[in-house]
Amino acid sequence: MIRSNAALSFIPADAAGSLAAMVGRTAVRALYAELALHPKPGLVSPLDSGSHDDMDMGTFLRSLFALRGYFRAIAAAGAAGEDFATLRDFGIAAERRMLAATGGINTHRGAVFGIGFLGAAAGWRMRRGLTLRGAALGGTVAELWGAGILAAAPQAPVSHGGRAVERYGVRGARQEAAEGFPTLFTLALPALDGALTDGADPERALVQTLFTLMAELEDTNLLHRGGPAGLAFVRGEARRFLDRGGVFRADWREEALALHRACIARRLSPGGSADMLAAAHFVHALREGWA
Ligand SMILES: CC(C)(COP(=O)(O)OP(=O)(O)OC[C@H]1O[C@@H](n2cnc3c(N)ncnc32)[C@H](O[C@H]2O[C@H](COP(=O)(O)OP(=O)(O)OP(=O)(O)O)[C@@H](O)[C@H]2O)[C@@H]1O)[C@@H](O)C(=O)NCCC(=O)NCCS
Ligand SMILES: Nc1ncnc2[nH]cnc12
Repeated sequence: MIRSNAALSFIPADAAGSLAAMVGRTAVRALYAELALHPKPGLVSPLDSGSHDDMDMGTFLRSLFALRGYFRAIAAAGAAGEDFATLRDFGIAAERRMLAATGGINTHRGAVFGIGFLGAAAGWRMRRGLTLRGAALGGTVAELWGAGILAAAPQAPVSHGGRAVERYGVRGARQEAAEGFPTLFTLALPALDGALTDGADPERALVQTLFTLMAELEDTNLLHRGGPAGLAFVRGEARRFLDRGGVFRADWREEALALHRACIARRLSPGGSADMLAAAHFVHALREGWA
């Protein structure tokens, strides 16, 4: 277990404000846990900035601070049954606050989008006393807001992710969300739950989950930075790490650090996988205290 919200099951279903506040805190904790984790190939951590020369841990902390109220607000909006257009306005305003706090650097766009919808779905389901088990949260996102996600005009006409989707025909962040986050529920959460069940501590379980995502996800951040060759390199190395035993090998940390250095040398950063890792932490923690 990573973090229990043990008090959660005792919160009355109509205490929407408390629920939303708890969902918001769980989201911020998940993003902090992702940031604090090390080693994370190519990514920013407290120890270094990985493959990024325009941001560090402080940039991410400023971003997190600016986003605190957002996750609570979007959970409340979800609980109240707000429609796609309203949720999107919350997301766009949050993105603006993030960019103002970081001086224009994109730290958490994927998380504002993905954990935003998952938080809204959590609010919606908890308010109605529904389970968070299995892929229930993803199903709610797809059912209530999937069509809106696909139909909406892109927020930025030319984004790094949008360009990668168009150029390489991959599924990007929007497709993933519209389909109910299949990669999160069929890959990341089983990896996290499995590693914890097999005896890994939270740090190793999160690293195992990150490498599982890196081995599979069509990460548009890797495509943007390294093209298909960059994506294939990271996927292949992550797969080899897992096939050799992953974090259950004695020398797992040295191996993960070797890939961190290799990613820095190639300027590669699996930002989409980092967002999915935070989303997995978020859903796992929410489920710990809810039926
Ligand atoms: C729908 C939007 C989120 C826009 O998405 P779009 O597809 O147009 O692309 P991006 O602007 O690139 O943003 C998508 C972010 O999603 C993450 N991601 C990547 N691959 C996947 C994937 N396969 N599945 C899920 N998620 C994925 C990724 O986030 C991480 O990368 C960030 C860094 O990215 P970037 O700035 O491009 O790259 P750098 O290397 O830093 O650039 P340079 O140094 O070269 O300059 C990092 O921060 C992670 O977060 C993608 O960035 C959206 O814009 C939108 O519609 N938003 C408004 C509405 C909203 O949020 N609604 C939610 C309400 S609930
Ligand atoms: N720790 C991190 N480093 C770089 N990009 C990211 N996107 C989300 N988390 C990240």
